[in-house]
Amino acid sequence: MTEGDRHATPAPRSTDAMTAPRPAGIPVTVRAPAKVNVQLAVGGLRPDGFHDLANVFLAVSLHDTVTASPCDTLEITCTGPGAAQVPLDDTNLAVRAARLLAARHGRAPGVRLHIDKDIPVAGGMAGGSADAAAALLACDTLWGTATPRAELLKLCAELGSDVPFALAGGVALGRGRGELLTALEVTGTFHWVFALADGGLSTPAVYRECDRLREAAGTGFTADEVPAPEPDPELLAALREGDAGALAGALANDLQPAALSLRPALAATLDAGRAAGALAGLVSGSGPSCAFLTADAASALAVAEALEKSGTCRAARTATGPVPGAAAVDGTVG
Ligand SMILES: C[C@](O)(CO)[C@H](O)COP(=O)(O)OP(=O)(O)OC[C@H]1O[C@@H](n2ccc(N)nc2=O)[C@H](O)[C@@H]1O
Ligand SMILES: Nc1ncnc2c1ncn2[C@@H]1O[C@H](COP(=O)(O)OP(=O)(O)OP(=O)(O)O)[C@@H](O)[C@H]1O
Repeated sequence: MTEGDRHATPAPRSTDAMTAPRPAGIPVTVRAPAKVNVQLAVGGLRPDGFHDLANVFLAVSLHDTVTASPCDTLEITCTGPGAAQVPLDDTNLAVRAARLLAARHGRAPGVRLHIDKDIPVAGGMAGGSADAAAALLACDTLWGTATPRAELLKLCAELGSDVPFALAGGVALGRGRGELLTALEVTGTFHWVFALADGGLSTPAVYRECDRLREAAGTGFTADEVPAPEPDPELLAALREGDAGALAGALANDLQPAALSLRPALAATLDAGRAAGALAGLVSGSGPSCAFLTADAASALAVAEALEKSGTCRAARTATGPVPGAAAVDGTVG
């Protein structure tokens, strides 16, 4: 099949439903999930400025949606809580995704993108990455460019370390800088509460603080000599068996000391969630959102209510996971 043929008659991707070709020019809405890192093992600082990771991602039911509509130029708008913190210029990850996909197909990036934002901005829950994955999928469908799934995942990795997982969803181990994914076996659904903080934390600043703390602790390792990070077999077994108690015991985030160092008030948030009956709590990724694993839906509601009353966070949200990755709301793309 030639490249021209592929564009004329999009080949179904491996995860696609077998649906009729989509009429061109109709707006496409894709939603993509937030993530929590149930294990984030951070290795040494690499020469390219990234850290090697063993990053166990779990997608949760907080979503952003991105709608791509026909337009001659590239336009972006954003609504929802936190929209004021989202840049509406070429640095927006959804805009970068549209430009990258257009360049890959040698076409103009004409699209009107609208983000309906529900994932906290700079909260350690990969909201910008969700928008990038959603925009890629929405533009690919709107433009009829029929990019194979493996190529979409490569484009995601160019956009950011967390972006491939926003496309993949579920539960996955991210190696390398987090972009090299292997899907993990998981049973059932886990119940989470997220304590949202006022203001964000900068991801590079948190990684820098992690290096600084390690060097200051005199571990005998400089930032570029840390042992290779590995997934915890007990955590993988807990996911496989759907055992929330065992997962609670294995939750781990090497960035947590750095996030706490930059935002000491998060210690009170973690204490409040644990005191309210959560099985365990940890900083989500680079923070400052804190994630609490609970025994069931009723317990999640009780923990969320107690966290809101505690005054140690801006708001608390319940969520479940794992959930699927980026997908069209009307079911036209996988
Ligand atoms: C903290 C996590 O959210 C955990 O999933 C991710 O590691 C961050 O992923 P992300 O936000 O997609 O980050 P990127 O946009 O790829 O990188 C932003 C910056 O974070 C730092 N960074 C990121 C990923 C990584 N494995 N090592 C790093 O040191 C680098 O300073 C990098 O310049
Ligand atoms: N579409 C977008 N949504 C939110 N932030 C964006 C977007 N595009 C660019 N940004 C910029 O990226 C920064 C980080 O945003 P994001 O919400 O992805 O952080 P995060 O959830 O902490 O990321 P991660 O967990 O992947 O490290 C923001 O402060 C903002 O300046």
